[in-house]
Amino acid sequence: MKLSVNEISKKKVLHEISFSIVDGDRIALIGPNGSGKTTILNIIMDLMSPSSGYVTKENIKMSAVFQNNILDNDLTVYQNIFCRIKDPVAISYMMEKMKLLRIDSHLQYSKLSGGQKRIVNFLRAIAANPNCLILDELTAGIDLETRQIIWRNINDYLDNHSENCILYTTHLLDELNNANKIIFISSGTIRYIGNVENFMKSTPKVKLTFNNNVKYFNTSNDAIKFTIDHKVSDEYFEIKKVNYSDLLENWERKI
Ligand SMILES: Nc1ncnc2c1ncn2[C@@H]1O[C@H](COP(=O)(O)OP(=O)(O)OP(=O)(O)O)[C@@H](O)[C@H]1O
Repeated sequence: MKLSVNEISKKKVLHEISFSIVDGDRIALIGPNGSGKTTILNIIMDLMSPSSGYVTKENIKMSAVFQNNILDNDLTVYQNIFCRIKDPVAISYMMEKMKLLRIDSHLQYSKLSGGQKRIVNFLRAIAANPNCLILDELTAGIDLETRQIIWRNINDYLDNHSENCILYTTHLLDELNNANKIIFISSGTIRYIGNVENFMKSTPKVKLTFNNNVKYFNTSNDAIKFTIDHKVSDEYFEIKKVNYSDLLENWERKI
């Protein structure tokens, strides 16, 4: 299975984006709001055409979960999911999953909570038995416990077959740990593509804010030393662990 994105551009949004996805890939596509992540996913899923460049697909069966809800509010969970599956073994597997996830399959989809809807959207995507899952901020606004349940299920899906792969967007730093590759885009251009270890290695861990200045360091000790060396220790300053926005801000500064 292989998907290749070849120098795709979209006027004012994307500039010659190229990358490929192969068996077993777990790719986190990250970047600030409006950087073009959803546009890339839309082009991959043929929901949008690029203004130039092209996407090639070999032996790939994709399913996507986008931020907007495409399921039918008037149908039950069962009806929404099982319109896609006919195989009785797959149906009982899905029923078992829903029981484990404490989702009442007879409930009308509109009556589910936001988190439950995300779980059902995800289950519906895997019900089609894809070998590549495209997930656009699947866990946005979801509580920690539900996120962990969703990720357990994504990992089950990946472990189920060595070919299975995911391409996902997220704004959560801890979700980068689920990736084996990171693609970082900003203003529609790829700024980093490579393994997670290298990305994290060149990512500072600590942010020092003082007098409207910001500096990043690898350790709190380095930050404290800086405040002493530069005599900012008497002034107001704050040292905290970097979060996802800090990480993006730091990468943007390097560019
Ligand atoms: N239907 C549309 N018509 C015109 N411009 C659009 C449309 N959808 C998105 N854009 C623009 O394309 C750019 C990229 O949007 P996109 O949704 O791909 O970003 P994103 O990285 O997914 O952002 P987020 O993290 O906020 O979801 C933005 O500047 C946005 O305003």
